[in-house]
Amino acid sequence: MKLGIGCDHGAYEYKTEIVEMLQEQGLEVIDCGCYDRKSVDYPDYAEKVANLVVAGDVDLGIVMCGTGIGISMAANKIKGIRCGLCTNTTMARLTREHNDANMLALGQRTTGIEVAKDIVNTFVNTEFSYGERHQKRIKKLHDLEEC
Ligand SMILES: O=C(CO)[C@H](O)[C@H](O)COP(=O)(O)O
Repeated sequence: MKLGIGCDHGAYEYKTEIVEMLQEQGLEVIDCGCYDRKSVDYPDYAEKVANLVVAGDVDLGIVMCGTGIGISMAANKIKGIRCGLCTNTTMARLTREHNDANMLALGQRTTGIEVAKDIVNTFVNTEFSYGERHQKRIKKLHDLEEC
């Protein structure tokens, strides 16, 4: 499994810890930055990770900011992206099972580090539940991109 990961300055510490955790598990990670606490703009990092996902260069993307809200909004502007903002492991499981989310968003200022790590592990290790009702709804999500 290959992952793309990115954050703004509001989640630099979590990205560092989560990249380390994923690499320790033997997963390949493309780190799109940011690389320090200097103030940056979250849409830039959402775009970098989303582009990797859309191009098929990674299997899944993970993005983080202070709340996870802005960076998830930005990621979901990119055609083909389904980014789920998660604050617990149930959301992480269900956004893969039901929404076939291809990106996860987290907030460093709103979610504890141990919960954040559990969310990442759940997201990465859960498959989409192929089923007619979910597939039909995901197709409708895609159709909305043309509106
Ligand atoms: O959470 C965020 C977006 O949803 C950002 O990380 C947050 O807005 C950054 O704030 P500041 O520039 O005051 O550090």
